[in-house]
Amino acid sequence: MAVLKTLCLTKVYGKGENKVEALNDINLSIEKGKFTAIIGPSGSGKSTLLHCIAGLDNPTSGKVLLNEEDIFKLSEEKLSILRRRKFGFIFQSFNLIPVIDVYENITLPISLDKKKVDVDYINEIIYTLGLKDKIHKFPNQLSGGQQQRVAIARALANKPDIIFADEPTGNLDSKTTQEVIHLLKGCVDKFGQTLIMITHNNEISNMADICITIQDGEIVDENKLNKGL
Ligand SMILES: Nc1ncnc2c1ncn2[C@@H]1O[C@H](COP(=O)(O)OP(=O)(O)OP(=O)(O)O)[C@@H](O)[C@H]1O
Repeated sequence: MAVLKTLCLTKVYGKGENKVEALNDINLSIEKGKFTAIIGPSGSGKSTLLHCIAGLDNPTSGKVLLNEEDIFKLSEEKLSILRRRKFGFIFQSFNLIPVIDVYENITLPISLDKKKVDVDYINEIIYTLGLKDKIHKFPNQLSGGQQQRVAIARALANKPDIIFADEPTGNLDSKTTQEVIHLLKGCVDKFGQTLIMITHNNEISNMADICITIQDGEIVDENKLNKGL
């Protein structure tokens, strides 16, 4: 079942001589509960696509449907609530807040939403990601891999339906990359979430259920790697 769809999604940056067609008529369907990898050369439009489908950037034309609802028809406020409650984000730079500890970083999306922390769920995430003995440390006391695990825990904290990840392991060595991706995949499988990840790493894209290749703003290949899809 598709959770997210794009219809004729187009994104153009700039005008005249500076015009760049970053996305050209993208029709895409993201399967619920699956891991979709987005690959393609540098400048092909991967980040632009991820930002548009996550409601972080407006397309020039076309639609993004979340459970058949056009997200760009929502008011700015409703879209921002949707992003906060239904989506989780993981970026290459971990974007942790340096002045609060690991536990506060992880639970920040919940406190920002003035919601009560589901202690059992948060503890399960912390345990699964191997952060139990790190919760009172500050981000600068952790290694890159540990910081990214905190960022993953934070992205999962609100029990989002969809996790958007833009090269989450771009700053990590290959051993830590494997570890972090296995943990992330383990979490989304455990909690039934949909994962959409941009990656340059073949080993990671091979772990995905579906691998979408973008070139010059167009989908050139959509590979269903796991049988039965
Ligand atoms: N804010 C912007 N203004 C103008 N052009 C932009 C902007 N953002 C991206 N572009 C252009 O749009 C095209 C697609 O960029 P995008 O960042 O989506 O590619 P990408 O596949 O994610 O690249 P990379 O793998 O290097 O991160 C590129 O030609 C880029 O230069």
